[in-house]
Amino acid sequence: MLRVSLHRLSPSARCSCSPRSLSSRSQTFPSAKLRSSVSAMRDFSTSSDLTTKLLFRQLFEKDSSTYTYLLADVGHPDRPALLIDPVDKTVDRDISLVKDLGLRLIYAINTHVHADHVTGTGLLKTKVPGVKSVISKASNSKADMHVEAGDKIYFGYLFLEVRATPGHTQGCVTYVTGDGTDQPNPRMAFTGDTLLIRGCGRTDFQVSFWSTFDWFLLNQIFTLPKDTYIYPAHDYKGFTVSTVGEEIQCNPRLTKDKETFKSIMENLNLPYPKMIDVAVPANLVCGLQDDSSAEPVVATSK
Ligand SMILES: N[C@@H](CCC(=O)N[C@@H](CSS)C(=O)NCC(=O)O)C(=O)O
Repeated sequence: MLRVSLHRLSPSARCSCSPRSLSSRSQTFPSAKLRSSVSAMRDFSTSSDLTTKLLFRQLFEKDSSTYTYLLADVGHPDRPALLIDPVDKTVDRDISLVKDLGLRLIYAINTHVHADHVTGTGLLKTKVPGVKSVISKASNSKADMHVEAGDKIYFGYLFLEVRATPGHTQGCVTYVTGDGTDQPNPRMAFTGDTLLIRGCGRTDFQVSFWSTFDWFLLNQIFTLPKDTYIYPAHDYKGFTVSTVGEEIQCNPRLTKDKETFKSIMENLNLPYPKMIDVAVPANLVCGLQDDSSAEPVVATSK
């Protein structure tokens, strides 16, 4: 069973910036020990003189037009790193980059159960000892750790906050870099397929388009600071990055009223992803259909 460290802030140390976000201020750092834990609605204290040192790489897999993101805390002595949405075909490239940069990969994280490619999560686990797979509890998939809205995934002194953003699939989440003086500024949102640059994920798989348009996207992503960077899981037009402010203003689907949005989504006429029949069953088990070694473990964080 995964052990989860609990560090609760006093009520006075909390901020009200968003329903699920807590500030990370005051007191002292617990230790230089790696804090590779997932915690919900709680926070670690920070020291004021800490310099944020995020190493960030955007990587591309051309067959499925998928972005994989490498994030590492190079200000931490262990140089802990994580990969968001790795693809099986590019796992060796990613491992090689992690080695070149002298990082220690601790998490392979998915934003959701992908339908167009097989995740590299399982392969990473077999090739890099100690890597833990992470996905949302709502995805009903096998993984070492299951996260929910409000959870924080720490890598060194930095963390990602989990926001539930169903719409493309029921288990879609967005990972947002932490809110605090010691965290990257501007913030960065890894939106998976929920919010694409000048678009959004199709909603004809599992759930209604309302969840994309209505509560989850508009409240969980568009309420972030306008300078928050948007990093999607795919791009089909050559874009690499956007911002919350840019998408609020220019997204051709999400700037419309609900009825227009509904009509747009119902008339996308996209063919089913070529790999869907292979990808979904594989991704429900971390990408390795014959892997019986990793027991699913739920983070007991609440
Ligand atoms: N042609 C690709 C799949 C293209 C596609 O359907 N993309 C999805 C995200 S991956 S399931 C999507 O939501 N697209 C939205 C859009 O507006 O393009 C393939 O065959 O794999």
